[in-house]
Amino acid sequence: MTKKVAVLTSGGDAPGMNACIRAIVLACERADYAIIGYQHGYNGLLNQEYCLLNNNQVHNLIQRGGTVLHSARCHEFKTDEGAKKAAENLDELDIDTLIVIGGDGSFKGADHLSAFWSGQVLGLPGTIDNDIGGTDATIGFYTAIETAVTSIDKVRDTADAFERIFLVEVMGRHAGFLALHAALASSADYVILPELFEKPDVTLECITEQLNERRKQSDHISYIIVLAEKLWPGGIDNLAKALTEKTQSEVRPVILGHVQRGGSPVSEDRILATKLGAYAVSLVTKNVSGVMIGERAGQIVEVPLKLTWEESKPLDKQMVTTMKTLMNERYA
Ligand SMILES: Nc1ncnc2c1ncn2[C@@H]1O[C@H](COP(=O)(O)OP(=O)(O)O)[C@@H](O)[C@H]1O
Ligand SMILES: O=P(O)(O)OC[C@H]1O[C@](O)(COP(=O)(O)O)[C@@H](O)[C@@H]1O
Repeated sequence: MTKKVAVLTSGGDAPGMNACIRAIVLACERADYAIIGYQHGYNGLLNQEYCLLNNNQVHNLIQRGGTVLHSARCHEFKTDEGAKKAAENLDELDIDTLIVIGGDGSFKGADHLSAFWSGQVLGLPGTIDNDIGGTDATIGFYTAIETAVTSIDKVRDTADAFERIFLVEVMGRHAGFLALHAALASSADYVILPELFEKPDVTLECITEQLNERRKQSDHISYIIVLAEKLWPGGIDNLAKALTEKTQSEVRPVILGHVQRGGSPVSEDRILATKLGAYAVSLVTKNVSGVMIGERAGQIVEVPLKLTWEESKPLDKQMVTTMKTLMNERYA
């Protein structure tokens, strides 16, 4: 065997991480590289907790949610001592390439490790938030949209039955990709996004005006508002209370939460994960390190890790315009 590759999954798990591990393992076997998997994110790297991987272990894996390597957050790895220890452990096992599947935090960790380790470090974007610069989508994003949309469809059934206002909180950390996509695809009535949020009073006023216009057309309406997490001061319950007072209507809050992280990956995520995983392995003999492999406009790209968190990633302009026309500013 000419090379030895290690892979780990870190940070928030995302549907498609297993598909990515599978592609990496098969591509390594094809190239006659040894492949190991570190478990529990960077904790495994610090504790030499790993397993040898081969095609038997990744059989029937592509459709499974979560990550067979497990994931974690690891504070010790953020320190110089932690990164040095990880570098020593990688050298002890003669690892040539470390592939990190994770979000921007995990990439900061991978970049930090590069300062102490001379081996090849590659990142693959795995997060439901899609908040990583340099790639149009991240592994897990499409499945999370699907999960949120399916849930909002169900919320609408009961909202219609009772003619109620519902607030549905979706994940995304500090980015509104998941909220915007889920809101558009589920034909929600209003969406509150971090990228466009100004003041609670302004938003409340705007929602009330929209509701009043709708009620002029019909007394019998339901109304679905998608709220991006970590945005409303005091949280979704505060918004529900404020809306109840302002509109004299029944308002019910629903937090979709970690449900959005689970489930079998949709085809888009499986394909993205498989393409990026196999491509990463094709770089093992190349003189390239400290990059994330992403996809832009259908093309695979290699992006310096730093850009993945330094480069701002805006919401799609046309989607925002469409959302305003059909939802937030429908009666403006
Ligand atoms: N600035 C940093 N320096 C070194 N390691 C980091 C840094 N930020 C995050 N990490 C490592 O990456 C892990 C995952 O990061 P986190 O932000 O929780 O998730 P994600 O990768 O999904 O964004 C952290 O627990 C830590 O071990
Ligand atoms: O699982 P935890 O620690 O509660 O974290 C929740 C956060 O993780 C996510 O699900 C995924 O975020 P990351 O991929 O950046 O870790 C966010 O949407 C959410 O804010």
